[in-house]
Amino acid sequence: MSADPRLLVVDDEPDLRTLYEMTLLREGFTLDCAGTVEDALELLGARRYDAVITDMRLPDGSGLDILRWLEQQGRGERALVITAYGSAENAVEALKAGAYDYLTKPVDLRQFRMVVASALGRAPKTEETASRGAATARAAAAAEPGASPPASGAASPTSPAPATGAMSPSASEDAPSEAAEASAAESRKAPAAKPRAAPPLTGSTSALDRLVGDSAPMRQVRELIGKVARSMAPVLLNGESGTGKELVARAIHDVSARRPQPFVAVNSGAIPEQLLEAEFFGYRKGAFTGATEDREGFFQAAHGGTLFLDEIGDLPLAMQSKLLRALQERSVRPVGAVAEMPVNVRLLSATHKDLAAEVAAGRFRQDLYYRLNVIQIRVPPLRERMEDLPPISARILQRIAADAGVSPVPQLTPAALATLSRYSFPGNVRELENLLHRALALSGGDGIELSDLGLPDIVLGPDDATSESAFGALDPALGAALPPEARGGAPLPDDLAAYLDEVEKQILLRALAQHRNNRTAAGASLGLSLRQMRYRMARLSISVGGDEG
Ligand SMILES: Nc1ncnc2c1ncn2[C@@H]1O[C@H](COP(=O)(O)OP(=O)(O)OP(=O)(O)O)[C@@H](O)[C@H]1O
Repeated sequence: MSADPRLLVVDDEPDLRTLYEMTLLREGFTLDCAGTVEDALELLGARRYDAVITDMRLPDGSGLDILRWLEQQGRGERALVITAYGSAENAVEALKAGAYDYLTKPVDLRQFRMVVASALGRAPKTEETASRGAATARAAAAAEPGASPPASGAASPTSPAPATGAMSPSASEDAPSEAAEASAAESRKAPAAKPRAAPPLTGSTSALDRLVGDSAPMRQVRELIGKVARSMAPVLLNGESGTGKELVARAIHDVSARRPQPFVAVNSGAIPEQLLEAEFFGYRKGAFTGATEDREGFFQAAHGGTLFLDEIGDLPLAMQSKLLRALQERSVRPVGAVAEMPVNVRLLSATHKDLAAEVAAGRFRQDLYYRLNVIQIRVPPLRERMEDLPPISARILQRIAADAGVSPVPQLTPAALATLSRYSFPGNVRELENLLHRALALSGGDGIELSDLGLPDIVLGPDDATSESAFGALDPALGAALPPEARGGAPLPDDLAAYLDEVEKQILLRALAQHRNNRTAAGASLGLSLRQMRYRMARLSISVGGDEG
């Protein structure tokens, strides 16, 4: 970008053009203006700009026409679209069409300056926004146990305030340098964040590098990360627990121009309902008993950067409304404050739930779903990309060994890897991490053996089984298949459906192996028709090569 950014403003109303012009000139930009799509395209054909700001409705077309032209021409201008108030459809359409961001009419000039500055990767000149450094320190300092919010009130929490800090201690530097801030951003976490299996690598390794796997689904995820990183469009990450949704969110942040700014990850499902508002939006000193200092919330902490709301499907309806308002207004009101404060935050969210079904069931607001789900990225379960298992395992072992000071890095033996690749990993990559942690602790030498993995017996075939099945003595066919949990005395599974799926899957896989992947023969050996066999294989994501029966 040039030192003196040049902008193109497209609006057919002369008064509005003048207003935008005056605002932007004060910010030190050079401007060109157009009143129609045709004039805009002529100007764009003649020169390049740093950003284009366009109204959605124009006399000879729509702002989307300009977006499409920019896209077709492979142009680098960031586009901001101004839409009619309350027209979420237009905003979503613009973001999908490649707009960097949108603004709604009547345009709030403070917001306008902020959004334009954000598109150009700089701070607004004529306005001070939240002073993050000091506020972040306050946040950590105010995070003392025992603070209590007010007893009642529509906008106030009704019981004890956060018992733990809003962020990890690393967020408490008073005036962090850019580098320190970038690495602090790595580890900022909601208090109630679930314990994670392994800490991230050092701040210098980007999350995209840490996202291992070259399978087709992961290549697609990586491609989407690159695309969505260029805009402010909200992204909803969908996938089972432990698949890497947070890692993908971090990667989007790392690839975007927001990388030097904070990445704040919040586990929405783990925050007590009565504390949500104070945690999200912060509070003012004196807002409730024990609020001895102002404290910023997640939105202020993520100002300029990215806010990642994990388990968004767990937010109660009342909080969903407040979140929607914050997104629409781009400002938040801390508990106990009179005024709203503008926030410049890119929102990413994640869920393992089917949010559309939650909407249908009345548990999730449709308008919020619509706003969050502008772009959806599905992070596939590990069992759908088993070719990624060896490189992911190798990377995890490398990291665990480095943390534990173990050298050389132990490798999985071929037998251990082969057995692991038959497992369906209901807990996905996190389960693999836990398993390898345990295995590394148990293994004595350079190689991790099958016996170090501590896999459930159901994964081990008859050749792998380390102990003889007691059930097998009664009925060899059943005994080979039935795990200890199915017999008396052993601990019960905590998810029966997933457990039975695993049992079924292992049986189908063994039958297929015995019949050289012939589905008809394998099915017949189990008393199933080809149709039934196909159905079960599809349900359990089992695929075998070839098209034969
Ligand atoms: N492709 C991958 N390569 C290497 N490590 C990965 C990969 N995917 C996930 N991980 C690691 O697995 C662990 C779980 O990932 P992450 O927390 O991102 O999952 P999640 O989908 O957000 O889980 P949850 O829904 O339970 O919050 C993390 O330690 C992460 O670094």
